[in-house]
Amino acid sequence: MQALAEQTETKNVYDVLDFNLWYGNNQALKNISLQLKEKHVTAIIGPSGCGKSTFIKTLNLMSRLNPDIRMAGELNFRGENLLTTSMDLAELRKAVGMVFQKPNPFPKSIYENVAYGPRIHGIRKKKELDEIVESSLKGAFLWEEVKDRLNKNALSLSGGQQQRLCIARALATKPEVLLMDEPTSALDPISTTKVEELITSLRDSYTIVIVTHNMQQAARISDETAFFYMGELVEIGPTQRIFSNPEHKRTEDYVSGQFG
Ligand SMILES: Nc1ncnc2c1ncn2[C@@H]1O[C@H](COP(=O)(O)OP(=O)(O)OP(=O)(O)O)[C@@H](O)[C@H]1O
Repeated sequence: MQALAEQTETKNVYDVLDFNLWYGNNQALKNISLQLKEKHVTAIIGPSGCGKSTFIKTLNLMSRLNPDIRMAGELNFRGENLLTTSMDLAELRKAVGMVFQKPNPFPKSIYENVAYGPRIHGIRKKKELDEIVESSLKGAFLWEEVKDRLNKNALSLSGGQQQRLCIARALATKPEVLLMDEPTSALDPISTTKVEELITSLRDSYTIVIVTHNMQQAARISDETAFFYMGELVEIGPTQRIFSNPEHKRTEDYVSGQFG
């Protein structure tokens, strides 16, 4: 009953249908069909080169930056196919924030890193910007560590703090979706734990998609897991089931560490 109630109540933010992507002649994604549920954390797992990064980058059309890429199928976001829509890219990027593997703060102050996005979207009043900076840094569990040095260069922060700053920067435009491409792979274990706790705290307010090579991480923080293999989606489902009772042998071999 509970599962049924969840199915009827949960909205899909993305509905991907028969999606294909080529880099020149090399097809990197093949007939991908899946839904990404609102306010769920979905982990994308699979061996190196299976198309995880390519997939996550298509969700905010970052892939459009590469002229060799061709895409076909449907990539519906809030019911609109991003491959044919006239939706403004800036609007899409505001709604769908992204955090990368390596922390990439701008070489500006901590404050300016977070205020950057809201400024671009027209917010000018200092008081309003101050509030956004504070709430975003609090949301990223960084406020207490930086509140007395907001004017210091962001590059003076540790790697883990820089990554949480990048998450604060993404939160500042009030996105609906957060895409994270291996956000902890460059971090030490303590910083990794902090970012994982942060993701867990954000799951009630945001739809999160995370690419990870770390099986324990996927099991700890995600609600749903999608297993990709050689450009294909092998299966997607509740994380607990994917790890304990997958439908496909290949998934079982991968999650149990037998290849990858
Ligand atoms: N910019 C690019 N130009 C051409 N081919 C690319 C490009 N980026 C990725 N590919 C190819 O697309 C396929 C999928 O790569 P992708 O980086 O998406 O895989 P991945 O699962 O994220 O790998 P990893 O875990 O190693 O990061 C690979 O065959 C790769 O060589």
